[in-house]
Amino acid sequence: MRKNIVAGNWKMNKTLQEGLALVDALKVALADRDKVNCDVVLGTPFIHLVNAVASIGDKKIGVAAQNCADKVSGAYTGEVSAAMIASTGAKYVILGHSERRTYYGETDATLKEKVVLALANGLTPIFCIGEVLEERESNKQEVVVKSQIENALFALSAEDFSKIVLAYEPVWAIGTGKTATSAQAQEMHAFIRKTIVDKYGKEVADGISILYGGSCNASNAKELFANPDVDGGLIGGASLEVDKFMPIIDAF
Ligand SMILES: O=C(CO)COP(=O)(O)O
Repeated sequence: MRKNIVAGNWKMNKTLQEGLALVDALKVALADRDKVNCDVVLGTPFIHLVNAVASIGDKKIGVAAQNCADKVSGAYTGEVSAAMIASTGAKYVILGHSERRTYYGETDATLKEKVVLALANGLTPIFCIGEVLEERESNKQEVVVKSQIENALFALSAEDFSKIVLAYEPVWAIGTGKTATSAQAQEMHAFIRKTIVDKYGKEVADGISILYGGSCNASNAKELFANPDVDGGLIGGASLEVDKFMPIIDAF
């Protein structure tokens, strides 16, 4: 059965020292809980990965990179490969975030390469999809999201597709304080799952965790996560402080 996951995406925030202090604070807070009903993942900047993994040790917190190269290795100045990320002990990589698509020109074609390399190196891609405001206003959200999934992921075998975590992040909800309503989230998540059923069948679709992202916080997480097709969250701003992140984990 699919897992519930609460993943933080720190984006370009936190110096190394600030990041490790946050990891420490989260470890303490999680140790305080009798039971945590979801997997917790921290998407840190590249330079934090080694130390974050070492600090977490055998604790049940996963570490994610926020991007990887679309090439195996070689003369690509400034890039970080999936193999390098895996060598740090990180287990996840966030791919296809709308900020990478918008500001760094990532396309479905490059993302398709990144997903293959991430999987080949044993990383779990947390693959982001979602429509911009104009697309929502012209009722194109389903067409957009379906084509993002088809173009980047549907060449995968069912076995490989089963290893992916999806994150539905309506771009108009990211960092805006304007969350999708619980009904809008469920509607899109159900649509995404149906799209997977049509391609890979019900068993694969039922096993895929689909996270919601976009202004998810302590006050709306419980309602969002109560939906049958919402399996957790990809959290930006509210993952940067332990007092804001823990209530989202506790929402499960
Ligand atoms: O982009 C996001 C997570 O990847 C969501 O960001 P916010 O939670 O800050 O809206």
